Amino acid sequence: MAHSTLDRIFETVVDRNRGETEFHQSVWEVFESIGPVLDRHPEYADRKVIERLCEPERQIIFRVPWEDDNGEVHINRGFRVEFNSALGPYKGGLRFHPSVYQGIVKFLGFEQVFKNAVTGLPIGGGKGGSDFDPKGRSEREIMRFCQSFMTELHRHLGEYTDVPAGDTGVGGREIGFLFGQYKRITNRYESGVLTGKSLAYGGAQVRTEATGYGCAYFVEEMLAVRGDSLEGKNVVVSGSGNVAIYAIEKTHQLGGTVVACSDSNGYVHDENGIDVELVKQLKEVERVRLAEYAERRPGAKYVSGRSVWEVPCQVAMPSATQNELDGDAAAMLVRGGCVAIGEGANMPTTPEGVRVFQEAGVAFGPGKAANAGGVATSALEMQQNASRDSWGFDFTESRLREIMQDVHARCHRTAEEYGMPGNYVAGANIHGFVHVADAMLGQGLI
Ligand SMILES: NC(=O)C1=CN([C@@H]2O[C@H](COP(=O)(O)OP(=O)(O)OC[C@H]3O[C@@H](n4cnc5c(N)ncnc54)[C@H](O)[C@@H]3O)[C@@H](O)[C@H]2O)C=CC1
Ligand SMILES: O=C(O)CCC(=O)C(=O)O
Repeated sequence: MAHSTLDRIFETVVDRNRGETEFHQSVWEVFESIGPVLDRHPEYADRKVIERLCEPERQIIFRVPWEDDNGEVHINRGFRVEFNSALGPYKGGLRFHPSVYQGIVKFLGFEQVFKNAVTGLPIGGGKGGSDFDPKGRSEREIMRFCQSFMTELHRHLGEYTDVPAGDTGVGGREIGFLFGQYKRITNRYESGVLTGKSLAYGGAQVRTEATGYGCAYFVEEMLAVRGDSLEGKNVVVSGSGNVAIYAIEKTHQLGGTVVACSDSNGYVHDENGIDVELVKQLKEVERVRLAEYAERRPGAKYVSGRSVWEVPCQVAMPSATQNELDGDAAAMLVRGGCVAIGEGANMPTTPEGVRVFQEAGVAFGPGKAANAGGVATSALEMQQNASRDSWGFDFTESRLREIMQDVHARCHRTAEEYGMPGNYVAGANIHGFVHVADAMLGQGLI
């Protein structure tokens, strides 16, 4: 019964959201997990909780006009999808990348609803962004764009309403410009309206590091269940942005060696272990291409135009973008001896890739669980802002570690409870779904 209900709802979702393929993919991935829940809890289907969950509470699309350094006018499109507020204010990042359109924002928002539920913290799910390409833009152009973006978006935000943060193309610098404009327009010093702020004005320790650190912690937990650890393992991390950098840093602290990382043009292979301070210098300070790494680091090579997944490793952390690891790449990793995957990015593995890993018995940590440390630490930032407090690094990091241990335990326990031991995809989807569905049922027909 549950399966035919889900098939029918899925057809409607595809029909109502035509062309939004990433959104369809993320919805189907959840539907593949929740059949057994509907068998146990017919009330969710009776009250159409699934149909309601697939329809965002609010979707905002707006024009973002801005002027470049030569005085030329550009018009981008801005998005915010306020997906679900059953557990708290909409919470989720903003992505600035030319590929952004409604389908990407919706898939990210949908993922965020479940991820945020799995953290156990009081945050709903949302996501936003723009098709603006920050690559090659001057700092003043970025600032003008952020100011124009916030000039429209501000009316939808608030610490009790909707609290954005960063994502691809949006880091501390952009959050600063957005926060400044929000404050100027509203005449309110509302610290909790954005997270990922600088430590100089209301930011939280560890937020910068949190997603990558959390991903490494999650992998460590999955390995511990199998009597194993990161100690002595060769690791490959895709990407070289915020998530990748701090996944590399924490992996090294936990005794693993990251031998490769990438950008959209190719990858760096460094058998002695990636020098994370050099990657930080290139990506966070100089904002130059990763190919520079091989110019400055003896023994390292940059391989252009090829996939980082061809580098053999025991652990992989895809931390760049959606659908970057397909079935062939997964098979290659399995053949190379890979035993664990931690998804630092959102939906980086294709459905075929996930199947390959699961059939091979690889410990597979989906993004909804493995990269939840970022948004969880954003919730800690909100907590500090609300209480006008500021915690130290070590305390915040220990909270992050506890949260990731709890996320792992919830997913692991739920998968066992539903007869799918070791299946973290099912564990995360089911736990997240039940948590949000119960909150929605309790709040009436909303
Ligand atoms: N920043 C955060 O706190 C969180 C980010 N994520 C996800 O992690 C992923 C990365 O985000 P950030 O590190 O924040 O972004 P970022 O903008 O700092 O870095 C993105 C990285 O991915 C690389 N990249 C982009 N497209 C690529 C492609 N087609 N092939 C290879 N590399 C590519 C870029 O070169 C860059 O190194 C995204 O999927 C994001 O949604 C998930 C949870 C939280
Ligand atoms: O910290 C946040 O609010 C957002 C993090 C995020 O965008 C994500 O978890 O994908």
